[in-house]
Amino acid sequence: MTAPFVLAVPSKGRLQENAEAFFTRAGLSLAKPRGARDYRGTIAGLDNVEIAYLSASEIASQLARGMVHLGVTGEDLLRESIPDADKRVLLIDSLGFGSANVVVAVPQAWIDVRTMADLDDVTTGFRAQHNRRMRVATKYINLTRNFFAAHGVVDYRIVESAGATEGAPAVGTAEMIVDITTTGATLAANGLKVLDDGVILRSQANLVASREADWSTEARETARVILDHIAARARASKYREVRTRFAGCNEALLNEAHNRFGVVAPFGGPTSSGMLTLHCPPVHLYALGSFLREHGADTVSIASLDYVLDRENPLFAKLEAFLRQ
Ligand SMILES: Nc1ncnc2c1ncn2[C@@H]1O[C@H](COP(=O)(O)OP(=O)(O)OP(=O)(O)O)[C@@H](O)[C@H]1O
Ligand SMILES: O=P(O)(O)OC[C@H]1O[C@H](OP(=O)(O)OP(=O)(O)O)[C@H](O)[C@@H]1O
Ligand SMILES: [Mg+2]
Repeated sequence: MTAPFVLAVPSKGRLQENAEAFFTRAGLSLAKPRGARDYRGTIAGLDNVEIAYLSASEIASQLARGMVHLGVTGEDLLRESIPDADKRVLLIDSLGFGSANVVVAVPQAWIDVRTMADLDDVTTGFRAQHNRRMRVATKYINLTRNFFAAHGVVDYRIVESAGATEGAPAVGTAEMIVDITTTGATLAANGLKVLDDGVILRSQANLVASREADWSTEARETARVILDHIAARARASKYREVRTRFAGCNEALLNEAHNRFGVVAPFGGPTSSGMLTLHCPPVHLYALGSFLREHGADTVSIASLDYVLDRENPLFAKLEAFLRQ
């Protein structure tokens, strides 16, 4: 038997529900044959795929080590835990959930400190005055080092934090923090503010491939099938299907619809009986419907699309290019 293809999916935390919903929408239904506490699962219809249910941070490290082929995890965890991330993993696609920023935050009481340049002055002054360096509490050690270095800030030291990082300044274990935030509620509740140029990374959940995984011919074929499902769903959700019939539809009109409304004609121009099928981005539907009626259509129907299978699969093409490098 050939080695299984391993897809890593968050088992808990903020990404779990969204990740499972994402695969379900793509027509890939994940199952846990041995019950909810089972950390190995399957995908209906894809016999050689094993689902590994892991924490988001574990997924990042397993991708780095090639223990899983594909996985869903936060970009923050990849950038923090994998040196040279872009060589070792491929961020195939961002998934539109798990959005959060990694930020530099200082006490709101520091009214004169608004930017990283201000922070540079303050850290230097602090060291001269107190004969010790300011402390930054964080679990994002590498992101912090790189970002501070890029801004020329050197007079600080990192205090590694395992949780409740925002509390560190108030309890006196650090002067400032680097942490992840979405709504900003936790920062505000702890009397902290984000520096104006203090956003280190805008993160979200990504579908990620590992370079080091065993990319046998079978594994590539499995990836192609999985990515085909995902691409078909992504392509479908960007458009609605617009159908109509009217005499006098021509190339010029279709070009105008394309330029004004972002419309594509997946099956070419009208059929011999004048039937026309278009794909249109949701925001332009009404305007397109009006345009078609002005040009002679009596009726325009609009329907949502579940899947659009194209010959080209941009996601798999990206993976193949990455593995060739
Ligand atoms: N407001 C947020 N706070 C923290 N993480 C967020 C937030 N919004 C999205 N995320 C994303 O979710 C990822 C995992 O966070 P979460 O706290 O759910 O994981 P976890 O299961 O607790 O993992 P671990 O036990 O390794 O911390 C983060 O690294 C980040 O990419
Ligand atoms: O900006 P906000 O919307 O307030 O969210 C930010 C908070 O959420 C996360 O903690 P989480 O709830 O994941 O707990 P954890 O630190 O135990 O993972 C993160 O570490 C922040 O503390
Ligand atoms: Mg967490």
